[in-house]
Amino acid sequence: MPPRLQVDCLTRRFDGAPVVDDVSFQVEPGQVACLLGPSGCGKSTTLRIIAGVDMQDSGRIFVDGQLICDTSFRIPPERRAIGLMFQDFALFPHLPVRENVAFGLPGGFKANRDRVGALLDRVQMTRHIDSYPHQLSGGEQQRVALARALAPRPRVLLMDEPFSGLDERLRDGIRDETLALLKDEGTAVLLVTHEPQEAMRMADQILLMRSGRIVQQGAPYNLYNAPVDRQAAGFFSDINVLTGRVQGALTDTPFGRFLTPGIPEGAEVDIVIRPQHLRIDFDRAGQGPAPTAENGTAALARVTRARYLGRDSLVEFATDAGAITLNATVPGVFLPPPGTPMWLMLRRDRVFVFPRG
Ligand SMILES: Nc1ncnc2c1ncn2[C@@H]1O[C@H](COP(=O)(O)OP(=O)(O)OP(=O)(O)O)[C@@H](O)[C@H]1O
Repeated sequence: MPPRLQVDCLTRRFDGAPVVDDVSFQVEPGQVACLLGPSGCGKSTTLRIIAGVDMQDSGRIFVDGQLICDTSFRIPPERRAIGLMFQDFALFPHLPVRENVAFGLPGGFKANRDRVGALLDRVQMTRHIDSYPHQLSGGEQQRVALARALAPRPRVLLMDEPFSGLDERLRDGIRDETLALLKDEGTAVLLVTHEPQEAMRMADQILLMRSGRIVQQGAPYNLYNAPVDRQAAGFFSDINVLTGRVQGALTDTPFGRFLTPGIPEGAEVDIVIRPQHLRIDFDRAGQGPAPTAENGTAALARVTRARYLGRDSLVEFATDAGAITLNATVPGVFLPPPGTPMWLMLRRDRVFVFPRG
């Protein structure tokens, strides 16, 4: 079986500069792939080319193995069986909900009562079937827009920041409901977002994009736990970075030595760890915990600031030796006063080592 959506070596240049640069990926039926990256990295342009409203300079797009677009052949957007749900998903203001949902279906609502009814039921909007868009809240409009996008049973659904207009408190619920419906429908979804949390929550597969290129793709777990470089690690959470130099395949730090396999002798490296993977221990008259294989060597540091963030506390430290600053998150309330000496360790299995780029 060919993939539902296959994108091969897509490139798009504006004024000679590549904005989408040799992008390739596949999405299977029922799978949600998230194109994730900072503003301006080329996500929306990629989506627009797949939708057929922009044209690539090179590369090919297939749906279920059928070529829908290369540089000489192009199926028009309305015949691609690709649904769209964009940021400014305007519903038609002069049509009631039922006609909005039925808009893409031959025969309108009258000929498609069952499909429209089932979708409105699924998005819990049945009681609003005769309402007009201006009578609905933002979240309700979003649900109708989703039903409308799915009504013609698109083989692929493209979503560009579909939740960004919604109230923060509404978002998680609507994301989860949307995900459940998309899975039931078996549509292949390509969702554009610049929010790592959204991608982690929604995606089966994340396509991490930077400056027009996909720098890493895989399951959320893999991107979080095995980032390809320092920037990729930093995209998903705050990070702490220690710097060092390779000597004999090892790099020395106040937290012990780290293996630096494959990095040339003498090269500078970044040793990266997320704040939740620091271990903290109290000072006992200048004595710290003994080194372990799991946590390496402890280094003495002093609290510079501690803040309570709701679920956990963020404690900022500066080491005595070398004046390295580090952030640690600790579950619950933990607010030691500034100046408190504490011993810090790095969970060895959570440390990433990258050549300095
Ligand atoms: N029609 C165009 N002409 C010239 N430059 C363009 C055009 N469309 C997009 N660009 C540029 O291409 C780059 C990528 O834009 P794109 O909208 O794809 O990024 P994005 O990752 O979706 O960003 P955002 O999250 O801010 O929407 C930007 O620098 C943008 O200014």
